[in-house]
Amino acid sequence: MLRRYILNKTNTFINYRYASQSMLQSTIDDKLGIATLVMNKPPVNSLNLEFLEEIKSQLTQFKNDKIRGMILTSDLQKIFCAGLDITEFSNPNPERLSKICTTFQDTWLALYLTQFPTVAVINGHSPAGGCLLAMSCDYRVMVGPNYTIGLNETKLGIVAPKWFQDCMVAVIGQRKAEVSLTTGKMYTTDQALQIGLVDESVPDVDNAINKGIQFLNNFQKISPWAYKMTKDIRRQPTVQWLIDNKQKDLDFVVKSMMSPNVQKSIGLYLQSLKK
Ligand SMILES: CCCCCCCC/C=C\CC(=O)SCCNC(=O)CCNC(=O)[C@H](O)C(C)(C)COP(=O)(O)OP(=O)(O)OC[C@H]1O[C@@H](n2cnc3c(N)ncnc32)[C@H](O)[C@@H]1OP(=O)(O)O
Repeated sequence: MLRRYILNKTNTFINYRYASQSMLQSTIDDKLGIATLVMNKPPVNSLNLEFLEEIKSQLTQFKNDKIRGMILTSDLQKIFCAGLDITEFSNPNPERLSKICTTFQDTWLALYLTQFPTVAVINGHSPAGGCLLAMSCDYRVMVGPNYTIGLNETKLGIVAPKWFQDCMVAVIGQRKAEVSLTTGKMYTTDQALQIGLVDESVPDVDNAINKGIQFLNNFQKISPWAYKMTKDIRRQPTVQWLIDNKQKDLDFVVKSMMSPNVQKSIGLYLQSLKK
């Protein structure tokens, strides 16, 4: 639905290539060089192992396609992405849990360090891992006023890994990130705009896509090399810790997820969602 809208709206997506895996649709406008990556995993685009693998593989594909920019959005009503699939954390198989965590680390690195500019069109709620995906893009346009975004991990009784936290610090600064992270605060669109968690707030998805394309058009006159070098210099401190500590990060998450206290919290949180 959204893909069709994008094609009609811009009226320039004539020479486009379209690829659809079941949970992810990608479109490339060959004229503009802009790709759209649309998440479509009902009911809430929760990130399980298979979905993460698809996202990671599509990002690699875009690298080969040499696109000029990318819009990340959702085809679901009211939800951008509900974060990691919590059912994966409830009584997990340690082997699969490790695989999810590693795949998420790699997907994040691929998204955070893309060689092309990226825009998150946040057309619905975006908690936890959904917020991380959005924060990893170069620019965020959020549809308002009724959706929420934030890193709410403490509300589940779990700890957002250092790279989640550092990514938030890079976007909104140390003090605001510390309060947001410790309280697990979810922000409305207007609040998110106010603290700089998103760059623009618009009333509907049509406007959001247009704003995203406008942002990407800024790069028409920017050297891709200068863009990428500048982004790498800015983002290097945030990624370096993860690159140097992947196993340590994984061990901490797996060990804490398996602990009885965390399992109890996750169980209660899942129950509250079902209610
Ligand atoms: C090495 C380290 C790497 C890994 C890092 C691990 C450490 C960090 C850990 C976690 C990060 C996360 O991302 S945890 C996920 C946190 N997400 C949330 O808290 C979102 C919870 N969901 C909601 O708030 C709401 O569902 C919603 C606002 C997203 C949508 O609300 P709505 O009313 O529209 O829909 P429902 O609430 O009725 O939900 C429908 C349906 O979906 C199920 N659901 C929702 N969210 C999730 C989820 N994240 N994972 C799995 N399932 C989810 C919900 O239970 C409903 O199911 P049923 O229809 O069966 O009842």
